[in-house]
Amino acid sequence: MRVQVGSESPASVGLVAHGLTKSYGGRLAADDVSFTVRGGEITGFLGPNGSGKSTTMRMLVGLSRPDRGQAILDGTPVAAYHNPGLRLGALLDASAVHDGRSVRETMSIATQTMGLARSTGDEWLSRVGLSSVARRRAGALSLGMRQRLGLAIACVGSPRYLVLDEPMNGLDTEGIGWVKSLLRLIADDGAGVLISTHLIGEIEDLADRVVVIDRGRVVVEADPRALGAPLTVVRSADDVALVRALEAAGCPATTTPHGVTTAAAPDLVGRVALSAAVALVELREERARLASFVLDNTRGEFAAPDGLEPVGIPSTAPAPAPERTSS
Ligand SMILES: Nc1ncnc2c1ncn2[C@@H]1O[C@H](COP(=O)(O)OP(=O)(O)OP(=O)(O)O)[C@@H](O)[C@H]1O
Repeated sequence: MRVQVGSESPASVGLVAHGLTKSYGGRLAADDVSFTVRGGEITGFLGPNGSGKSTTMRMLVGLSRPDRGQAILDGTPVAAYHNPGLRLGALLDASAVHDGRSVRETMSIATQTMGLARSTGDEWLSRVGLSSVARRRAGALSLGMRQRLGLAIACVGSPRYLVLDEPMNGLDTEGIGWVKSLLRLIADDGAGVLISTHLIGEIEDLADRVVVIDRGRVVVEADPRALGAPLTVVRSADDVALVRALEAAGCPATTTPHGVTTAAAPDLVGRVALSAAVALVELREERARLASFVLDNTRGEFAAPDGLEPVGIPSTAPAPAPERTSS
């Protein structure tokens, strides 16, 4: 069953996956995958390992030919574009750079191919924090630095759409926050961004829409905000007394094996507990609402550390890209 929440009418413009289907050795890796990446939005493409995200993305950017279906970019098949980098930027595999070329040479080739000034490439290297390693061989870069280089190359043509396969891989928390703030800026500027991940927590506070794929099929397409507000989860020295106090304060609460959950905000819960003289052991906002929804609709094999807990990423991203000088 495919679950749709929020608006789902096909867009007249957008990057459209239209019935994309591909099998390898008789096994369907992508099965009739359809969704639209809209300008000005970040679409999170979520799925367990091996669910078909990369297969779909390769078809979407024209790197792999679908058995059936089509990738359509603003009304024209992607395959028909001669220089799609100016409309469609992609980062599919950060390790797919020539190890022997320097960072700057790698960028130069990209800008030449797209007919852009070399200085535009230099600006992007600076923007992603790689200016100081511009002479370094790409082969000597860390995975995180390669991701930055790949991101810069994907963005250098100021494309209308960006397709990014697991761009947070290899980045530290600061780097992830920076990528998220960059993508937000790019989307706010009008571009459509598709970003895949198998880590729900990486995109739940970033994506305007999520498309969840499982065993090659889209199972959920939703606006994450339509999935409900976050819950507060609290553990205390006396959960029974806490629930009683919360309910007396007009905050319905439920006791679960993981503690007490309530829709009331954490600070209110804290104040109620204080006035009821109940000592708190733990108080947190449960950011797993999307996770539970997704897990309910898939095989539940997401790489989350404890089944439901998304990886914690600060919601406010740091501004500048830090320069990394060591690999
Ligand atoms: N070139 C290929 N040859 C054979 N099988 C492939 C190929 N590419 C992908 N597959 C298979 O297709 C299925 C989907 O793989 P895909 O890489 O698209 O998933 P994914 O969701 O991107 O996974 P991950 O998060 O692990 O990268 C898997 O069973 C995979 O083994």
